[in-house]
Amino acid sequence: MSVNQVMVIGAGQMGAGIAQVFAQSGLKVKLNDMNEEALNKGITGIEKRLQRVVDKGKLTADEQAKANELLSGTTDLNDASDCDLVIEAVVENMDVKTKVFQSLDEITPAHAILASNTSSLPITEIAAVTKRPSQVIGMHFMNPVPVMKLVEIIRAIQTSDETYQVIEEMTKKLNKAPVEVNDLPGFAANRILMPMINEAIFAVHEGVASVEDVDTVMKLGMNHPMGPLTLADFIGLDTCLYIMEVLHDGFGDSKYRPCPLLRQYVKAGWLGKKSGRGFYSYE
Ligand SMILES: CC(=O)CC(=O)SCCNC(=O)CCNC(=O)[C@H](O)C(C)(C)COP(=O)(O)OP(=O)(O)OC[C@H]1O[C@@H](n2cnc3c(N)ncnc32)[C@H](O)[C@@H]1OP(=O)(O)O
Ligand SMILES: NC(=O)C1=CN([C@@H]2O[C@H](COP(=O)(O)OP(=O)(O)OC[C@H]3O[C@@H](n4cnc5c(N)ncnc54)[C@H](OP(=O)(O)O)[C@@H]3O)[C@@H](O)[C@H]2O)C=CC1
Repeated sequence: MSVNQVMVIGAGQMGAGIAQVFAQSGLKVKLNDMNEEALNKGITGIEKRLQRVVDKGKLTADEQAKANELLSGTTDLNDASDCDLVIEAVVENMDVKTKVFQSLDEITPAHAILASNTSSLPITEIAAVTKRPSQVIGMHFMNPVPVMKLVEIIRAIQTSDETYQVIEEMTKKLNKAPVEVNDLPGFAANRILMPMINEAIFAVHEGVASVEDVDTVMKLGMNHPMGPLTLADFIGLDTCLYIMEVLHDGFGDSKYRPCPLLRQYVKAGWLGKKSGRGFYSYE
């Protein structure tokens, strides 16, 4: 199957990054968000980032113009009717995601592949709400999408080999490295990363060290590019909490219990960089 037209649903930090990478790789991509303000913010962000890449001499003005031409925005999900591949990147919530997949199943052509960028939710359950479960797959990009090389490709129990092959080839075309994983809670990336972040929050909660010092330990002691609390703010504390809940519910093991301080921050609306405050302030 050849992929000519792509749609990305959700113009937040991940959706906008994914749409940018598709356009930069020469593919026609529509970015969709039901919220017009979020859509405009996503498109403006992509344009600014492309300009920065040109300023650094890593993209020519012609390539920039081509990428801008290949990218369009829409608030109407019905515009997925001519898409060969749709990647969903809306909020990490099963009810919201399944509603989007049910609508896409009605709107898109029968051959279209429906992928989710979910961080942790079961692809098997998402696939089951569609009439094309063999064409549903996880395509998990890392943040920031234009920089990070990895894409976890998650096979639902129903995913066909053909669907997997199309997504693996597409990942390589985007100049990313695919890793195949099975559909267990948190997949590989977040099963390993998120308990580390949660433990860093417990260390602060229990008074082991300050936010800054926990980050310094991991940056200077383990050579991590960002401390775990800076990274949590960058990912979004709501997303971190959703992922911990999926791990906790999915494995039924108390080692995955979300730290009460993480819950409190999310309840306060302190979601990290995107809301202006998390473990740090971003005024
Ligand atoms: C939650 C999940 O489901 C899965 C996940 O995604 S978990 C999160 C995974 N991501 C990480 O762990 C990120 C860890 N952090 C890092 O790797 C680095 O701190 C970083 C790449 C984000 C920034 O690197 P840095 O060296 O501190 O900063 P900086 O020099 O400004 O940036 C390096 C490059 O990244 C680019 N960059 C930084 N932030 C960016 C962004 N948000 N969008 C696009 N590009 C970005 C910069 O433009 C720069 O590009 P050049 O090399 O072409 O100049
Ligand atoms: N943050 C990260 O580091 C990573 C996140 N992910 C996953 O990517 C997905 C998105 O995360 P992220 O980009 O961080 O989240 P954001 O909160 O930045 O963006 C989500 C966007 O989706 C929009 N949206 C919500 N519901 C719908 C809908 N029904 N139709 C269209 N748009 C909708 C939101 O609009 P509004 O704001 O108006 O609600 C918002 O613009 C999640 O599943 C997350 O787990 C994967 C890898 C890394």
